[in-house]
Parts: sequence; structure tokens; C-alpha cells
Amino acid sequence: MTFDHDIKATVRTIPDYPKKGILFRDITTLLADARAFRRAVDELVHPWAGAKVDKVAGIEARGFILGGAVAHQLSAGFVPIRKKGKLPHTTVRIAYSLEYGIDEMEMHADAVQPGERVILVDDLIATGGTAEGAVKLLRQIGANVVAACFIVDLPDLGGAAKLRAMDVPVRTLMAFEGH
Ligand SMILES: O=P(O)(O)OC[C@H]1O[C@H](OP(=O)(O)OP(=O)(O)O)[C@H](O)[C@@H]1O
Ligand SMILES: Nc1ncnc2[nH]cnc12
Repeated sequence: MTFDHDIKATVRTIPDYPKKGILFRDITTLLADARAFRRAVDELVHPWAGAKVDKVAGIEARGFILGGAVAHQLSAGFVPIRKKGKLPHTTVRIAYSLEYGIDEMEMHADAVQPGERVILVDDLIATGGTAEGAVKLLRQIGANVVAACFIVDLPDLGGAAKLRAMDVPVRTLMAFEGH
């Protein structure tokens, strides 16, 4: 993990959002800072510069902002993983839980061809429930998930460890202990 105090200082913390007891790590302040945004995207893509990556999958909504930038930088296609009911064509769907709720996510069944090399991108990993669901969907349609990357890790919630236990290499740029 690259531990970068500069970009870490641009993440804002909001107590008791969206529920009492949650410390919300708000990356909108990082995104609004041009240098921090560029640095974060550069750091996320760094290990795969020059590697073969067919698709980048981003998780709605914050994962779209980063995933689009990462896909562009890697000259890869972009695949949206969306909250249920938003995609127009045939989908695969899975229920999942996250730090402060439950939901269902979907992906177009033809978004990735079997064997294609895919990197999963989101802003933050907490319990890992969201990313685990996304990896399961990608694998269900035959994707080779070569890595998952996130700006923020909340290691006490165990999400990165959960993904590594699924044989997914994980890259994160900063950690907030004690979530
Ligand atoms: O590791 P987990 O416990 O699963 O939590 C992480 C997820 O929670 C947030 O998304 P959220 O569902 O709040 O959606 P948003 O991007 O639309 O705000 C975040 O962007 C991750 O996708
Ligand atoms: N603590 C947190 N801050 C921001 N996004 C999150 N998604 C899940 N947990 C979160």
C-alpha cells in the first residue's frame, strides 16, 4: 500500500453519516483538488501501466468517477456495475450488504467476454460486501478479475482481507484505522 499523507489530508470525515455511529470518509474533497485527483488516479493505475487490461469495472456511483479515469489511462473499456433497475439490457444481479445497508447490484451479462482481464475500481473498501458482490458478478460471466483498487481502505472492517481470500489482489492508497 502506498501511504500518501498529501492526498490523505484531502479526504473529509463526516461523523454520523448516513447513520449514527458511521464515520463517513468523503472523497468529494479529494476529487475537487486537481492535484490530489490526478495523483490518486496515477497511483491506482501505476502497477498496470503497459499490462494487458481489457476492461475496468466501476461500482456505482463513486466508482464510476474513478473507474472512467482509470479506464481512459489504461486504454481499457469501462463496465458499469449499477444499483438494480438501471441497466436496459439483460443483466446478472446479486444482493449484497455494506457497512450501512443492503442493496442489489447488476451488470450487463454481455459486458465482459469470458477470459477478459478486468480491474475492479471503487473509491473505498469497508466491509468488502460491495466489492465481493461485484467480483462474484464478474466471475459469473467469465471475467478474469486481475485486481481490485480503491483509494481508501478501512482495514478494521476487513474488506481488503476478504477480497484477498477470494484470490483478488488488492491495491489501496491510504487507510483509516478505527474506521
Ligand atoms: O465495503 P463496503 O462495506 O461494501 O462499502 C463500500 C461501498 O460503500 C460505498 O458506496 P455506497 O453504496 O454508499 O454508494 P454510492 O457510491 O452511490 O455513494 C462505497 O463507494 C463502496 O461502494
Ligand atoms: N465509512 C464509510 N465512508 C464512506 N463510504 C463508505 N462506504 C462504506 N463505509 C463507508
